[in-house]
Amino acid sequence: MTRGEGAADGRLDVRLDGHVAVVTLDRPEKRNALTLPMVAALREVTARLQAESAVRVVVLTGAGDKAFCAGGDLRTMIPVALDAGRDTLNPDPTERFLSGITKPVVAAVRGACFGAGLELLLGTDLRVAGSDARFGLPEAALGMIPGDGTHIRLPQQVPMAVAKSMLLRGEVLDAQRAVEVGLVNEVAAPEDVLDVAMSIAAELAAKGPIALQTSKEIVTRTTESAADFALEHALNGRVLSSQDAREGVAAFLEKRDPQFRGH
Ligand SMILES: CCCCCCCCCCCCC/C=C/C(=O)SCCNC(=O)CCNC(=O)[C@H](O)C(C)(C)COP(=O)(O)OP(=O)(O)OC[C@H]1O[C@@H](n2cnc3c(N)ncnc32)[C@H](O)[C@@H]1OP(=O)(O)O
Repeated sequence: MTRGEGAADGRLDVRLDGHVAVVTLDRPEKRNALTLPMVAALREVTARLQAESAVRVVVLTGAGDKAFCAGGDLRTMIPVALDAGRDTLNPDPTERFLSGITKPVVAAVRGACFGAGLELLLGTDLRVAGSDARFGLPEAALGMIPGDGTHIRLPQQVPMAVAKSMLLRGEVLDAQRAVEVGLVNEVAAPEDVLDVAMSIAAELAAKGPIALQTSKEIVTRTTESAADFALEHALNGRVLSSQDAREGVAAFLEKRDPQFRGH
């Protein structure tokens, strides 16, 4: 059964399949770029799925075949963060994507996984990528930095040299490279990605739910410090208040190269 978690400019669809909940970012015409209502819906949906005892595993994917998620919406969400400050995106400086759920989350990635889309991916536990998948952090080219724990989670999940190249150079990993560096668990034909993710989810759903959630919680609590996330959030304020961040977004929207001035 599909229930649209309402948001006029973008939706999450939630479909229950036995003990597995499938959450789909449903804005394919904008490559599933995240709007503020989608982020709010994501918070609400993950909290609800965490509370629903029938749900043992979550599969997270993007609608369409072009993108898992193209990041924060540069027309709506990011300007809000620039104008009203980062707290409008996540008032809790220690919050990061999917931090509210201890049940296993399996990502099914087709096409582009960029910016906040990669931030979201880093909050998942197991990942299946289509051979067409690409992973990148274009923020620096926009005069911005990723948030929501990326600076803590990415170096923990890929070698530091790769993390720095993605953060500083904006290196884009294709699916094969992503599996080589450990960002994703396996690559599948694009049309098979969701089926493979569902098969992994079914395997997890047959294991002891308390055991799985406890193992995941131990890994999270021994590797993700609230102080580190708060530091990232605080320093991001320096970037979001810069003129360069405004210039980067304007250049994207005007389809031109940005002229950064260092302030
Ligand atoms: C629940 C708790 C959460 C806690 C915290 C929440 C915080 C929320 C997140 C905060 C994030 C802050 C830091 C992150 C910043 C970013 O993510 S910045 C954005 C980074 N992403 C990009 O730069 C990607 C830009 N897009 C592209 O490179 C390409 O579109 C693509 C993804 C490679 C797809 O290419 P293609 O298939 O050729 O499609 P296009 O023609 O380019 O695009 C189709 C339409 O989609 C629109 N679109 C694409 N990406 C975005 C976007 N990021 N924002 C807005 N719109 C986007 C594109 O403009 C096209 O639209 P139309 O022109 O109207 O057709």
